[in-house]
Amino acid sequence: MAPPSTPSGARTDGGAETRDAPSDAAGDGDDAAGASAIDVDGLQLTYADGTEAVRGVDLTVPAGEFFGFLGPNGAGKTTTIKVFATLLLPTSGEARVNGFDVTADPARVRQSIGYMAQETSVDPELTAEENIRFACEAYGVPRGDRDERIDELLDLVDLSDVRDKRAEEFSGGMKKRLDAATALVHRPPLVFLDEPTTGLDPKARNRLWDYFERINDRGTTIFLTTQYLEEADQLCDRLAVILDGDIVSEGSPADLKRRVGGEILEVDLDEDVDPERAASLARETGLFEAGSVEPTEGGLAVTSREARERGTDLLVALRDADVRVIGFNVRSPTLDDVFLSITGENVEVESDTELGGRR
Ligand SMILES: Nc1ncnc2c1ncn2[C@@H]1O[C@H](COP(=O)(O)OP(=O)(O)OP(=O)(O)O)[C@@H](O)[C@H]1O
Repeated sequence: MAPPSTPSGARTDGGAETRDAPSDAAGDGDDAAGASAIDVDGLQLTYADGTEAVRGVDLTVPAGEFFGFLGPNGAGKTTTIKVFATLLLPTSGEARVNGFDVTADPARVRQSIGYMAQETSVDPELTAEENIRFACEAYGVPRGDRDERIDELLDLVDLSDVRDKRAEEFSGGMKKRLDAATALVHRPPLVFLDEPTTGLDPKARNRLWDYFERINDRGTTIFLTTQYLEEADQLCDRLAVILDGDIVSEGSPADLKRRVGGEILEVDLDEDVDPERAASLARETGLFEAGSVEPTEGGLAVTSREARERGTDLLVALRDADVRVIGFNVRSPTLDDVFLSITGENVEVESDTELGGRR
């Protein structure tokens, strides 16, 4: 029934693509100077089975930006990144990466980017050090710089102690960390990171974020997808949210949070109280006409510009209706609230492989 799942004319989509990239990531000297790091116009990608994964994305990411690309599972993030990394050909539209057209000039796009895919592409038969050395060779890192670069990257990703161990002995998180190191060996001016820290424990994750911040401070553009919204909030200058292949919201984290429309009043209810009934009562008070009142697990969430000043009135109204409140809190919106208000769902976070639990 289903035809092959790659788009017609697609390049292979195998995972070790950047290893083929020629050398001299940043220093080509012949690129479109001053161009945006990413410039996209009407990008569409329909897979051969008819799935419209990307439906007309317009996007500009200035050089030097730390950009976050968010969206629920299946929204089109990885497909978009793969077009930027020249692993998939767009069905229509244009995308320029570091000034080079992804369709007309894929080799030069590849020279100018680093790409850390969701699936790790480390070679299990090689040691940690050999994996990085291999990447140095593939990317043409000057011979004299390699030892220092390898030491720096092993230290960065906390693998110095196991540099001589084969990657097949590593945990999933250790492989991720090694993969991050190999994507950065050639110090590319633009790095695509597709969920680079999923599965890492908080310490390893923070270490990587520190490094990403450091390379961004040095001028490297970062295009990141992540499940950890508080990290997107902390790191990204600007974000776009993609939903069903369309960008539905774009702006700085503060802009997006402002668009949620006020503060959030969270009310915890006694377990005997039905949150749906309490939400109906809260709506009937008419206190938050410009906002929203939603039942949550065990309580209510009111999003409103009047959440703070009218919160007490709501608590009194609930008490008068014999609805037992056991706690409440008014807070500013987070990116989780942004995500929820845009997509109608909470972001799903996979278990940490190294911790065996959620963060
Ligand atoms: N090779 C393929 N053939 C057909 N459909 C595909 C293929 N790869 C992805 N899709 C579909 O395209 C849509 C976008 O998928 P994509 O992987 O780009 O989403 P995503 O936002 O990166 O999701 P996730 O966060 O789960 O990685 C989904 O409906 C997905 O099922």
